Amino acid sequence: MTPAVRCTGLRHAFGATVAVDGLDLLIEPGEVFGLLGPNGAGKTTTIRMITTLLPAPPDTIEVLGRDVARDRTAVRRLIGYVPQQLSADGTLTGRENVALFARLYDLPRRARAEQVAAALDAVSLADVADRQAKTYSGGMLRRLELAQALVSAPRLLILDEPTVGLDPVAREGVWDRIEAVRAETGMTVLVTTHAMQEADEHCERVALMHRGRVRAVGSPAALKGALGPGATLDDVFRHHTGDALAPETENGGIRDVRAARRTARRVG
Ligand SMILES: Nc1ncnc2c1ncn2[C@@H]1O[C@H](COP(=O)(O)OP(=O)(O)OP(=O)(O)O)[C@@H](O)[C@H]1O
Repeated sequence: MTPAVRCTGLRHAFGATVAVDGLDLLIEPGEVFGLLGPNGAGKTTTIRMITTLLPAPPDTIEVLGRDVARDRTAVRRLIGYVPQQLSADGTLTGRENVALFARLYDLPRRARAEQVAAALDAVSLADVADRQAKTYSGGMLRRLELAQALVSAPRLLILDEPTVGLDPVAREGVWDRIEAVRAETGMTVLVTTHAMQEADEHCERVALMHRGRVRAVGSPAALKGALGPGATLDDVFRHHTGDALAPETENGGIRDVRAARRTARRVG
């Protein structure tokens, strides 16, 4: 079967900083795959290359059989992307925000209103679709961004830290919707997260990234099992990311709080 994503020897440097350093990754179609790693591991850079937002050399990334460098437009049509940064406009209603993305994806005009309504319904925002997004809670905003990414019926949904800054109930609300759409459409889901418990619960397989490379890959159960009885995914994470964890976690604390506030803040 054609993999949903295949990265081969992927590399990207920002000046002297090597963010991704010979990354190999294979994501099967239809799976929920988690990309885990400490701050600075290279997760976002990898995702930005897969989504075509950063250039990748030919023959290093394939999305559903299409080479990202050679077939950029085709790849963009296959992907839905929820970035870390807020992508909804608070002054527009939920419906207007999703409609904007429907236009951006160039969906046929006749089908647009229906597809926008279906995407809002899929994330349980149909009832509040005509309220301005600035009145939404953090969890509702995240679900709105999910609807924006889903409106084009993507075969691969990519989410960069989708639940950062959300309370447990809102987190579950986001995951519940992702899983419902996945069950209905069979789309592949690629997600980055720092929340190990969430990855354990919701990802069929995870890759642990550290310093630009994949250090371990497998189902949470297999990775925990390999470490010994009673091991948690947190233990697996520590085992594979080792010494760098302490200082980067400290640094990540501030970054995480900032990111959380950005996401959770009501938009004005
Ligand atoms: N635009 C940029 N310019 C320069 N360096 C960058 C840029 N983007 C990322 N980097 C550096 O590349 C490395 C990988 O960053 P990246 O954001 O991909 O990591 P990450 O695993 O997504 O981290 P986080 O969990 O904090 O989002 C880091 O050292 C980072 O400082």
